[in-house]
Amino acid sequence: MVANKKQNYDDSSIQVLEGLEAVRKRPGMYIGSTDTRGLHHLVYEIVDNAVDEALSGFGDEINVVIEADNAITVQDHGRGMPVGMHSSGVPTPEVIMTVLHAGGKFGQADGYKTSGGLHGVGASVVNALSDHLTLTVVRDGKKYQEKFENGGHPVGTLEKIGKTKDHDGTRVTFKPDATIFSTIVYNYQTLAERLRESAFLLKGVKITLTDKRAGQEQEDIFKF
Ligand SMILES: Cc1cc(C)cc(-c2cc(NC(=O)[C@H]3COCCO3)[nH]n2)c1
Repeated sequence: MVANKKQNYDDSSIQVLEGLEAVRKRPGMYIGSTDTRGLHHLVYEIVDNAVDEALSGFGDEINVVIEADNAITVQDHGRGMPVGMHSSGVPTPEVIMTVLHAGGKFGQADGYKTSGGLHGVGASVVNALSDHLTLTVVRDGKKYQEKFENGGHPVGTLEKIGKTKDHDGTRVTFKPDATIFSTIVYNYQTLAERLRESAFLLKGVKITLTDKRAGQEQEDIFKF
C-alpha cells in the first residue's frame, strides 16, 4: 500500500502574502504582536540565523549589541552569507533580506525549535519592520555591504566595500520602525535571559550582549 501522499504539495499552495508591504500591513501575523514582545522577537529572529550557522559548525561566537539609539546589531563568526548573484538576478543576500520565504530556515527539519514558538519567519520580516537595516558580510578577506530603508527597500545593491583582516561572518544592524511598534526601547534583562538560554543550548558557543545606551553601558558573556 503506497501511502497516498498528496502530490505536489508545496509552499506555493499556501496563501503567502507577497512582498514586504504585506508584513507591514499585518505584522502580528508574522511576529505575534507589535508591543514589547514583538520588538524583542525581532532580535530572536536574527539571532536564530547566527545560531543556525553555529549549529552547522561555523563560528563559535555570536555578538549582540543594543546600540545607543536602540538599534540592534547581531554578528556571527560563521562563513559569511553567500554574496553571489541569485538566479532571480539580485544578490543572494538581498533575496534573503527581502523575500519572505527565503533563508535557510525553510526545509529545515521540523525538529529544530524556532524562536518564540513562531515558525522562523526569517530576516526579511525583520527588514520589513525596520526603519533601516544594514547587512555586512566578511568573506575571504573581503567586506560587502547592503543597506535597506523604510521597511526593507534596498538602497542601491550589495557593494564590495573593501578588504579586511577581520574574521569571516555576517552582521546585521537594524532599527525597528517606531511607526509600527508601540515601544522601541529594548530591555537588557529580557535579551540577557534569552541569550543565556541560547548559549546553554549551544554548548561551546560564546554569546555576548552589550548595552551601549547612555548611562546603562554594560556587557554580559554567556558560554556553557
Ligand atoms: C546575524 C545573521 C543574520 C542573518 C540574516 C543571516 C546570518 C547568516 C547567514 C549565514 N549563512 C551562511 O553563512 C551560509 C554559508 O554558506 C552556506 C549557507 O549558509 N550565516 N550567517 C547571520
